[in-house]
Amino acid sequence: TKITRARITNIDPQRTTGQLPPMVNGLALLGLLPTLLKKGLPPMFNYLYVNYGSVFSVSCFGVIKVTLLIGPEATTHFFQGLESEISHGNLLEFTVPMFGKAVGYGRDTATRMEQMRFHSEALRASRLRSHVSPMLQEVEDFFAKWGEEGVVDLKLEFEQLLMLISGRCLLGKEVRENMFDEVYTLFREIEKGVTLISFLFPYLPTPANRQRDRARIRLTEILSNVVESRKSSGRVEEDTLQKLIDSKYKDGRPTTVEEVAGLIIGLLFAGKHTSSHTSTWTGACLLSHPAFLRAAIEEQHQVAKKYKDGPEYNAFLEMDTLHNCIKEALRKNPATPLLVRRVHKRFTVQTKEGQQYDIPQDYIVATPTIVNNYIPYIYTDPQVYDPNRFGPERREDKVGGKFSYTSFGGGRHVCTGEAYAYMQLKVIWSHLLRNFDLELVSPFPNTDWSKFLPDPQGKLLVRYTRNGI
Ligand code: HEM
Repeated sequence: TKITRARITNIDPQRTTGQLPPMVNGLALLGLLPTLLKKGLPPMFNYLYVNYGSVFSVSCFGVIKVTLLIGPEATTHFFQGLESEISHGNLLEFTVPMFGKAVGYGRDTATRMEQMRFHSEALRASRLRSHVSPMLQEVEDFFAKWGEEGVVDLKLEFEQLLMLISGRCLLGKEVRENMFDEVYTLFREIEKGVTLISFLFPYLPTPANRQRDRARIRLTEILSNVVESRKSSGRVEEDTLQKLIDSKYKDGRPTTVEEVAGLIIGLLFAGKHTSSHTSTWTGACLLSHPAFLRAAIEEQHQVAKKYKDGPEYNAFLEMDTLHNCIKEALRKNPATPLLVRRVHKRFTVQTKEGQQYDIPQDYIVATPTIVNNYIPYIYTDPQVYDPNRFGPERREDKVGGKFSYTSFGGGRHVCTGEAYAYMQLKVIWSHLLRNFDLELVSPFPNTDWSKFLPDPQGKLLVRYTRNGI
């Protein structure tokens, strides 16, 4: 069965084999350029996976050299190696001018790891309960503004709604009620600074980078004022900002105002594009697969019967069908198609076929979620949208080992916002399914691979009619 086919052999990552991964040279890559430009990353990576296996290096005439690791067998060390042996290194340097020098990759490793703990504690699943009611409130208010029927661009609607939810649940009511528009605009300006150029040269004084820097300084000022005002008045709120204010380093030192501002901007950034991307793909997939749409609506009927006063925290945890519909949309369309690390200590990787390779120190390694999530010995008919693959009988995300489903990463840097992300997506989609008949009127979207963070291309036009379960 699949379990035996995808078994992971434990090897000593430090043992040397004396063999480097096969190399795809610049000429071979040039031959793939037309495919890349016309169809994006997935067919190019697939071609390389089929022809070179699950571990290979690509070199663009010695300028860029990256080793690709594909599938759960090859990515064990990538995901769970010690931070001192494999980490993002300076690959996330572009986030320093976005979030500030007080946090993340602006700090030393030990401080950064403590700050990662602040993030994961602030977003712990057990803390989600307090977010459900504000999320519901935002969602209800937002859709109350829709008419009896009409056509909307769901992509745009979700982007606005998700920012409102973040405004309320992450940043807190001071921002949400009094300065949301300014904060939203500043955040958009920081986000616009995320381009291939800023990734490669984060400090180049391009107009986009200069605007990003100005916006970050102003946003930090606004958020710092909110933090200062809470501290001086002794006011305590239920939001994530408060959790970060209350966080303490191991030596008992509290977070500074600047650190809190940087940490919360980091969370906004980590959750924004990923969540709006996933909610839009969920819409495109659900509305073009009537059987799964019916199943998701039927589940809402069942939940509505049980929770007569309206859905609450537990109700959302019981929406397995909707959960799997979202998860499958994200399997097919991962929000981060490529995850990257830098190797600080040589390690050995073993492919599923038992071939072993050395990955030397200073190598850049990457794993393409966009290939991992389609591996045919893990996912039956991987091109098909089939949320049932995650049901109790099949559990395709588990049979290949813990790194089979990589849309939220895995191991040491697994997404800390996963539970929060599912909760807000289920709150939104459950409301839509309970209150509207929806029909996709634009074609099923392609992925826009021209963007640094790929998106569903164009608008997602949906006709809605108010209905009400
Ligand atoms: C569907 C939505 C989301 C997806 C698909 C997603 C995906 C990911 C992935 C793939 C990573 C790992 C990156 C790597 O290994 O290099 C990650 C990390 C992270 N995510 Fe998410 N994310 C989502 C939503 C969120 C939300 C809503 C938040 C916060 C509110 C969040 C916060 C984070 C943080 C803080 C990290 C860094 C973890 C670390 O480095 O230790 N994410 N996310």
